[in-house]
Amino acid sequence: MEKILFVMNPVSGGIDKDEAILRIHWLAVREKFDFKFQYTTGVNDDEALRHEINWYRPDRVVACGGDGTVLLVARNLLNEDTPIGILPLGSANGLATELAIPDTLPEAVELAVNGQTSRPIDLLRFNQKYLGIHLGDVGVNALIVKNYAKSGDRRMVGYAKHLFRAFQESELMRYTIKTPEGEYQKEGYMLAFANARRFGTGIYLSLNGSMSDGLFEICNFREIELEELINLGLTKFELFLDEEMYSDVISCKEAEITIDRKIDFQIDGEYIGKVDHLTISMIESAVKVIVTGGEDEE
Ligand SMILES: Nc1ncnc2c1ncn2[C@@H]1O[C@H](COP(=O)(O)OP(=O)(O)OP(=O)(O)O)[C@@H](O)[C@H]1O
Repeated sequence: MEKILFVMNPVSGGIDKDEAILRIHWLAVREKFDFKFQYTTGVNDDEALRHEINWYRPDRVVACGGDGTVLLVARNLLNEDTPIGILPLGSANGLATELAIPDTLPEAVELAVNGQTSRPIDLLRFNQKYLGIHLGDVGVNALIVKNYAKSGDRRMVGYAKHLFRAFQESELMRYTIKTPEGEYQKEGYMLAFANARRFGTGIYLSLNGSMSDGLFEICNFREIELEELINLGLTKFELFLDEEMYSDVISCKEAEITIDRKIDFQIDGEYIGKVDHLTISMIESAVKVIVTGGEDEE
């Protein structure tokens, strides 16, 4: 009998998880699989999950939450064959959107439980220490993430509330980007490191890029672009922006960033702290994520 471990973040997105839990129980009866729930607590979740994986030996692990919960599962299944399912139950679910995971609960549970197609996904590694699966950035967005986390309001509207404040507080940064291809001097209000093309809000930050190409995109946000982004972001979250906005993007396998001062840094919605130096590299095909069958990469 197949064993499925559901890693459930009870607080993600401010969403009640009862319906998801009921549906999983109901599917388990219908499909006859064995399952366990592992509830995250926000403290020592890595240790608890590693212990559960070693003990239960699941055939698949389903991350039920936002990007942070997917990353928790991913970093504990690094270079393993065990496929990861995603139940998008976070505030924005940028990664699930990027991977075209269905956004209705019945379909998403069905895919996570029964999906047979998995796709290799690269992970980002920052300063040899922190892993990321979707998006890391320094600057104004990280400041929003910091304030948002402090406020305890986990809904999208909570995120939006912090946009203007962070924008007013943020200052122009100057940075040097070194990649194997060259060295660039830039300035802007934010520098994003993207394994994918969209923010958690659904807003595109680069038009190229894939989560399985061994490359990541460095996107520099200059003032005018940022203002536009924020204005548009406040009116509607699912947007496709003008291609012109993405001219300042570098694709690379590794990079070293030096900033003129210490700036807020976040990875996948987790505030890390202030940094003035970053090394970034990729772990290619680090994990397998269950996606809708027969779909080619966009
Ligand atoms: N029981 C809990 N109580 C408080 N915080 C928790 C708990 N479980 C997990 N967390 C925290 O939740 C964060 C991860 O949240 P996650 O990214 O899954 O959802 P989200 O932030 O609502 O969604 P999104 O990433 O889509 O914006 C981590 O910071 C983790 O420490």
